[in-house]
Amino acid sequence: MDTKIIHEGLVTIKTPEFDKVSSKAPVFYNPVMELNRDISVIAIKTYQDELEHEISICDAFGGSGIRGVRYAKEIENVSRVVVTDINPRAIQFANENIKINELNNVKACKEDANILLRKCKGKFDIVDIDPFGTPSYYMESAGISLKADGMICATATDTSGLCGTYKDPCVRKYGAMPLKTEYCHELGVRILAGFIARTFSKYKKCIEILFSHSTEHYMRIYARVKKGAKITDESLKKDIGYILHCENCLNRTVVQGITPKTSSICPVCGKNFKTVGPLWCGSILDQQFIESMLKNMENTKINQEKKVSKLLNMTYEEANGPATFYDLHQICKKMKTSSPRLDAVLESIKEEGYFVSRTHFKPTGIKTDAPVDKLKEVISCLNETCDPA
Ligand SMILES: C[S@@+](CC[C@H](N)C(=O)[O-])C[C@H]1O[C@@H](n2cnc3c(N)ncnc32)[C@H](O)[C@@H]1O
Ligand SMILES: [Zn+2]
Repeated sequence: MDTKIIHEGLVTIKTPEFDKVSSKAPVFYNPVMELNRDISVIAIKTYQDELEHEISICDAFGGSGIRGVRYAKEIENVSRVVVTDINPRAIQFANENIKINELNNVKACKEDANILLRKCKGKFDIVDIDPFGTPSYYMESAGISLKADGMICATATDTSGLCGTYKDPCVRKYGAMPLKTEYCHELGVRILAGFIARTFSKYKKCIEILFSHSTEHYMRIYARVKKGAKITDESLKKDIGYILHCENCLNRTVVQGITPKTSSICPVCGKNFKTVGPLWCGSILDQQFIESMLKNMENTKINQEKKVSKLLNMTYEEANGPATFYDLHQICKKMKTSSPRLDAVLESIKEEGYFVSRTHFKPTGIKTDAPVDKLKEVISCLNETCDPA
């Protein structure tokens, strides 16, 4: 088998040579996910700093072992990393990569992730779930294997379901109704987060989301795990809910709770709301954590530095914004008007005293707590002033 050598972060990795990145590759390695791995290293470093004790990590879908090997090499105070993969050839490569990087705190084993995680009840500070497609099949085992005050890191690449292109798979895998809207990627992150929270809650565990993003073909969530029946009950009441969306006027509203009492009629235009959820309606970004990640970037050698920095800075800006966002082009299309400059719209909304920011989810997105009619008014005013006609 032909092999190639890759340099990511501080490690050197051997993988089989193949033409097309696919789940059928003899051992999976996707160069596009380097950004994901760079962010993971920084997020886990930041979390370890907070914990102030040695950490154990499970890289449950190891592939070539690149994640586990990077975590062991690039993060301080890692007592041990367990790399698992169901593919025996992946474990051969992972073992070779552990040797190449001269690590003695990493073990690789061929095992089904669900079995390994369940065998290791309450053992890990960090569990990384990075499967093909949905992480939903593994979330319960991840919840069992995490310590209180641990951190779950999960990737989902089944974005067509989470974003509502195909509704049925989302209902099946996450028990939630998605919606194809301008902010469907944010809805996807919230559906995934809501699913994690509801799954963990069986074990009296709740989550606080530290960082999340939707990039390329995947979504990724980093969440602190807390233990206790009372805080879990409180979190379910406060952080789980629904988003009601009006496709006619673009008004939307968040309702908290599993069975909220609410009207299905949009109060702005009188049409029926579409209901999305149950989903996570709490915060999906922690500004303080992102600030610490930015600081940690300064002493981390990563190849994707520019992209990571751009993402962290943008998420820092939007972190304290409300759920959902508007899309400038879509709202202008509804208004049958031309689109003013995004900067000008942001400035005008800010002058009116509302929260406003751009969002990493969409280049033309506007995150604001201004009601939809206010946004339309701002756009009309700008067009009147800008249009000589
Ligand atoms: C997306 S790849 C992982 C990529 C890797 N984390 C990286 O960053 O390069 C998914 C991996 O999960 C493995 N896998 C699939 N089902 C599994 C299961 N039930 N338990 C453990 N590993 C599994 C596959 O063999 C594949 O290597
Ligand atoms: Zn409406």
